[in-house]
Amino acid sequence: MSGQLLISLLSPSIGALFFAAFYLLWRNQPKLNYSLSAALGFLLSAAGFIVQDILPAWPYELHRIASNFGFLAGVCAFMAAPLQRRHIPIPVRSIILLIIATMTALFWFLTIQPNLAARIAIMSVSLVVPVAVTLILLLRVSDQRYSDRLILGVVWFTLLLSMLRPVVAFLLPQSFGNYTALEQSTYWGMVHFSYVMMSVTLAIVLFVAIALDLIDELHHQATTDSLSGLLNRRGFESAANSALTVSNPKRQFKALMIADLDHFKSINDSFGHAAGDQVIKSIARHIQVIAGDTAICGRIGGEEFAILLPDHDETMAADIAESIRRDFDSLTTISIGLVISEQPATLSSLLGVADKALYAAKKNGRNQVFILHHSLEDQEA
Ligand SMILES: Nc1nc2c(ncn2[C@@H]2O[C@H](COP(=O)(O)OP(=O)(O)OP(=O)(O)O)[C@@H](O)[C@H]2O)c(=O)[nH]1
Repeated sequence: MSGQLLISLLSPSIGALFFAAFYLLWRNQPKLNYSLSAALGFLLSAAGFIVQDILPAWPYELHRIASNFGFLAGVCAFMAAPLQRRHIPIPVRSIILLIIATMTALFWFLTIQPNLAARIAIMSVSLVVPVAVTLILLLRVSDQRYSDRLILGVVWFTLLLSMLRPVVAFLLPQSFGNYTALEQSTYWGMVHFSYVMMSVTLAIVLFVAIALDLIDELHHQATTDSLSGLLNRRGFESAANSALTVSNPKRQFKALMIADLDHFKSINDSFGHAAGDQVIKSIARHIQVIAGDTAICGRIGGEEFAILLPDHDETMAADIAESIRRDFDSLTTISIGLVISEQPATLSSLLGVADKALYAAKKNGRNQVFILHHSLEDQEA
C-alpha cells in the first residue's frame, strides 16, 4: 500500500468514524435530529473523498461530478445541523438550487469547455455559500447560550478554512495543468487538511453541545412540575433563593404567597382525578398570567402553589393575590396566605409566615386572602 493511498484514506476514515458515531447517537436519541444531519454530512463527504482519491477515475466526468456532489452536499448537511438544533428553518430549496447550479457549471467546464481552474473556483465559491448563510442565520439568534457560541466559533472557523482554500489555489505558484498535478498540489493537500480540521472540531463541538443540551434538559425536568408546567418545589426553592440573595437596594419589599385550592379532595371525589388535574393546570396558568413574568411561581405541594414577588410592596402584592383569588373561575375557590417583608428575609422564614397566613385564611372560612407582616423575630425563629 503506497504512502499516497494511506494519506488518501485518512479523510474518508475520519468521516466514516464520525458518521457511525452521530448515526448511533441519533438512533439512540431520535429527537436529536441534528445528529442525523451531522452523520449525513460525514457520510457524503467521506463518499466524496473515496470517489475522488480511491475509486478508478472512470468515466472521468461522472467521477468528478460525483465526488464534488459529495463534498458540496456534505457541507450543506453539516451546516443544516446547527440550524436544526436551534429550530431555524433550513433553506432546502436554495440548497437544491445551489447544488444543481454548481453541478451544471462543473459539467460545463468538464465536457464543453474543459477548465480545471474554473472548476476549482466554482467549487470554492459554492462551498463558502452554505457556511456563510449558516453563520448569518445563527448570528441572528438572540439568546446565545454557551453551546451556541461554541458552534458559532466552529462555523467561523469553517468559513475561514473554506476561504483559505481558493487563496491557496490561486495565489501560490503551482500548476493544475493536469489531474495528477492537482492531486499532488498544495491545494489538494489543503483540501484534505481543512476537511480533517473542520470535521474533528465540528464533531467535538457538536458532541459538547449535545451533552450540554441533555444536561439542560435534565435540569429542566428536575426542576419543573410536569402537570402544571410551573417550577416544582426544588426548582422554586432554587430560583427563589437566588432572587432573594440578589442585593438590589430598590428591592426593599418582598412578598410571598401560598395559594391553596379549597376542598380539593371533594373535587377528586366528585368529578374524578382527571378533572382535579385539569383544575391544577388551569390554576397554574391563571397564576402565571396574573403574577406576570417577574414573579417566581411554583407548585410546592399537591394543590399548593407558591408565588414570590421579589420587589412588590403590600398594595401591589395584595392586588395580585386578590385577582388570583377573585378571578379564578373553576370548580372550587382558593385561599391565599400572603407575607410581606420590608427587611432582608430568608425563603424558609417567608414560607413559614405565609403558611401561618394560609392557615388563618382557611380557618376564617376559606376563599380569602390573609396578610401577615414578616418581622425580625420570624427571621430569627
Ligand atoms: N387530581 C389530583 N389531586 C391531587 C394531586 N395532588 C394531590 N391531590 C389531592 O389533593 C387533595 C388534598 O386534600 P386535602 O389536603 O385534604 O385538602 P383539601 O381537600 O383541599 O382541603 P382544604 O385544603 O382544607 O381546603 C387530596 O385528595 C390529594 O389526593 C394531583 O396531582 N392531582
